[in-house]
Amino acid sequence: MEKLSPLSHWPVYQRDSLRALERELQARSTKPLMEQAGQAAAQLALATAPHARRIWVAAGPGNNGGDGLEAAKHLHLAGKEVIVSLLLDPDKHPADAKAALARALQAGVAVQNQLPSAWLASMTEQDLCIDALLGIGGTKPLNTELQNWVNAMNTSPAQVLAIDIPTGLDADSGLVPPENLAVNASHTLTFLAGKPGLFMNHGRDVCGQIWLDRLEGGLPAHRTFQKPAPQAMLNVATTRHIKTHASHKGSHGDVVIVGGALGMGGAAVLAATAALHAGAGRVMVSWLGGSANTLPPDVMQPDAAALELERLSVVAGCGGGQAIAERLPDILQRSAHLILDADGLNALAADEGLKTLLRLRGAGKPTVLTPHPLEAARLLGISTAQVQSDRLKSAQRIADLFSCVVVLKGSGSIVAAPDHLPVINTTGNGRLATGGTGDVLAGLVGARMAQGMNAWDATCTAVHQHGLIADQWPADKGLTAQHLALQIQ
Ligand SMILES: NC(=O)C1=CN([C@@H]2O[C@H](COP(=O)(O)OP(=O)(O)OC[C@H]3O[C@@H](n4cnc5c(N)ncnc54)[C@H](OP(=O)(O)O)[C@@H]3O)[C@@H](O)[C@H]2O)[C@@H](O)CC1
Ligand SMILES: Nc1ncnc2c1ncn2[C@@H]1O[C@H](COP(=O)(O)OP(=O)(O)O)[C@@H](O)[C@H]1O
Ligand SMILES: [K+]
Repeated sequence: MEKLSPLSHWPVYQRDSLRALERELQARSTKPLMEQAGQAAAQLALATAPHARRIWVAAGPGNNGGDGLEAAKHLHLAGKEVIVSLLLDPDKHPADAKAALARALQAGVAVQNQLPSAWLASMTEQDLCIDALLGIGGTKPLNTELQNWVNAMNTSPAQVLAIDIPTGLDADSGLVPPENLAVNASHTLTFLAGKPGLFMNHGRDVCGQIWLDRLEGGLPAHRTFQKPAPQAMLNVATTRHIKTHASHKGSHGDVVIVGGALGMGGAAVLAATAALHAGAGRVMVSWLGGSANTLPPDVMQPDAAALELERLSVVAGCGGGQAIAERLPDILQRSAHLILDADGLNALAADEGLKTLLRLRGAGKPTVLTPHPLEAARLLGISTAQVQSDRLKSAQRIADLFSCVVVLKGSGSIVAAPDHLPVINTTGNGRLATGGTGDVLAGLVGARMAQGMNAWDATCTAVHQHGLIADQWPADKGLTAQHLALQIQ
């Protein structure tokens, strides 16, 4: 069993491919997957709630419920006071879950078909609820009974361990549909591989600490098999830029921020500060009509005409306003590396000519686009809700459309590029949802590219580091974009 950490390089599968993986693994496993899953859930329950006296297992009508029944058997045999509430539809009960029910009953587990309300009311924080209602089969709005059971878990003082995914959360999108509510878990033990929904949108709020058991314990020793391809991997930082002794400022690349329209100078300052602290050799701001009182003294402010774009990493659009549109044709045609952010993306979305120039840049002049969901929606001509309902696909579509590396920002940032398996970033948290943190990210990507990383590695590394700084932020200190930029190394 593995605990999710910033170093977890897990594969991520959507529902359909997960079912294919499950079939392949089940066919090769000497031990039924459900038995392994139940055992792992019981093991984690005992480890995370060691003092639990009472354990309530809410089991649903499918195989997720079967996992819960298996876990209940082990916990009962370990001496815990266990009650299973089973939402059973006898006509649909899958064979594996039926067998798990028979084993649980034979072991003496108390199984009933309703909420043990009085018993639940006497639970304490040390006790445990196990959510085995719905797993990846949960695709419809919760019926009233399911909602009541989810409510009982969410209002209990006991910890909640969700099996596979918290009930109510969509495994593919990470959304909780408006008509649903979701289990609010302290821990989620997921099986076989990651599911996109655990790592994005509401997933980050309802999963608690995520664990993975690949259920490979029953594979014969030394036997590997060709697994179906995942839809994504979790992002891990690839490399770190290290300044060697035998280097000078020219060795670490030059970044220019083209941004800061009148009244929006702060965005350019934030991007420049980030690039500077990330260790770029020289950092410049080329203003778009604005200015700043507080630009760090180490940042240069050259004339636009003097910029040698052909050898620069250009971060364009931070606080760019309308003015960025006029500068973009030149930037798109000449800049060595380009990071297009904010108003630069809005200008692109509105102008077919700019889109053509972007496509013409080709692989020799790498480009990174850093849209948040609304900017992504403008680029694709769809709604923000449509972007959020399939973040992996949305990021990939933009990447393919413009032959660029793309970061679709937000909870669970996605990095996508043509001919690359997308990655989902797991560092970062809601404290980043404050003005200017996107400008900091753009400056950081610019610095990494200036330092010689390719666009993909630069972007993955920057997104990971940006989020990690936020995750390590002191709990008692507010996170501001400026202070975030100052923390970059
Ligand atoms: N098979 C294996 O080898 C392994 C499987 N594993 C486990 O199985 C899980 C997937 O199991 P699953 O496919 O049976 O789906 P699951 O999530 O239990 O739900 C389906 C049931 O719920 C019902 N239902 C859905 N929504 C509903 C609603 N709103 N309101 C009411 N009912 C609703 C749905 O009804 P239906 O849609 O058919 O009408 C159906 O009866 C997976 O997440 C993992 O935990 C692991 O042990 C690894 C090995
Ligand atoms: N809830 C969240 N969880 C993780 N990261 C977040 C969250 N909200 C915002 N972020 C991150 O913060 C940054 C915000 O960027 P952006 O929306 O462009 O803001 P701004 O334009 O104000 O700089 C992005 O890197 C984004 O991924
Ligand atoms: K569940």
